Amino acid sequence: MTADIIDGKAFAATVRARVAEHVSRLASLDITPGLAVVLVGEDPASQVYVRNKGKQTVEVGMASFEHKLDVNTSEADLLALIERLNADPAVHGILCQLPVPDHIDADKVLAAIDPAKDVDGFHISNVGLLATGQKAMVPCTPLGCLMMLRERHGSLSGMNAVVVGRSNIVGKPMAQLLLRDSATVTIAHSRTRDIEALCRTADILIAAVGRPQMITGDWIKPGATVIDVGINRVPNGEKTRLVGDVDFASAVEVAGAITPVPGGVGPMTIACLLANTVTACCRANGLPEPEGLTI
Ligand SMILES: NC(=O)C1=CN([C@@H]2O[C@H](COP(=O)(O)OP(=O)(O)OC[C@H]3O[C@@H](n4cnc5c(N)ncnc54)[C@H](OP(=O)(O)O)[C@@H]3O)[C@@H](O)[C@H]2O)C=CC1
Ligand SMILES: Nc1nc(=O)c2c([nH]1)NC[C@@H]1CN(c3ccc(C(=O)N[C@@H](CCC(=O)O)C(=O)O)cc3)C=[N+]21
Repeated sequence: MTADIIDGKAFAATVRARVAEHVSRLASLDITPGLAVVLVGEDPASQVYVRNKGKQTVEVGMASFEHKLDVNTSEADLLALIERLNADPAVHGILCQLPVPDHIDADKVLAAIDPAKDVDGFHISNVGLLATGQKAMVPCTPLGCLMMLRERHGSLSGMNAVVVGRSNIVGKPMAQLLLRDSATVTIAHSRTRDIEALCRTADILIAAVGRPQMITGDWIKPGATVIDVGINRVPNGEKTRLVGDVDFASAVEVAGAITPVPGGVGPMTIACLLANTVTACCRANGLPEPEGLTI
């Protein structure tokens, strides 16, 4: 039996349609949600994401502000830009694309973003709010993963979830969200012993490692739901292609459901970024929380 393919691209289109509905409702109040994306340097992969974000932001009727800074931009200049964006009433969401060049302290940059405009959910106050079960800005990638899991399973209560990867931007917040939905959560990383056997205990397996096709079918419990967060560009003849952290061909034979790469978590991440921007805009204007966009 082969796994059901979870179509993140199609799901993301439904999230964007909900976002567009809220945006048009806000337009009748003369409010336009605005998203500012800051990119320092010229990492080609980041440029693709930033372009996609800008395009989709405009498509749902929001304002997009792109700030592309030279790779040699000083930390002080970047912090000054963030201060300006914090103070700008047309900007409801701010995202600084990571990684930033080595001479800039990423933690300092994230701490400078107004938590109310922190649509990435990376500011320590949002991290703390999420960890204590309070209303927060929720990181886009884990939020997108959770939406797909809820759609598939309804309740996650009591399920065994294994998250492979413990980064601040994916692994840790993913674990928080699963715990909040009453899954039994284990976080695995590069020091985990017998990681394959651990993965085989998972009803829900999240791969957020950054190692192309590391997780093969024999790591997966038959019928499990596999969410592949990895985005890895690998050589493919003369060109390159995108693969996940899961070896799709062997995994699809064992899993019950699986997200593909591309077309899985990636599009959901951008849709959730737009959703978070609408949420931030409603909060900034003292309006009720938009329905169906947040958790
Ligand atoms: N689809 C999307 O929207 C997004 C995709 N990504 C992709 O997700 C992947 C992970 O990203 P990110 O979390 O930022 O990556 P990081 O490099 O920050 O973290 C990787 C994690 O994987 C762990 N790890 C590395 N090697 C192994 C191994 N052999 N066995 C077990 N664990 C291992 C590391 O462990 P340790 O801590 O011990 O070093 C670390 O916790 C990347 O491919 C990235 O491109 C990221 C963000 C968004
Ligand atoms: N502050 C910050 N926030 C982020 O959310 C953030 C970041 N920095 N740095 C980089 C990672 C990576 N990331 C992706 C977003 C969309 C796709 C995406 O749309 N992927 C498409 C394919 C895109 C392609 O073809 O290259 C897909 O999987 O189908 C991928 C990866 C967000 N990140």
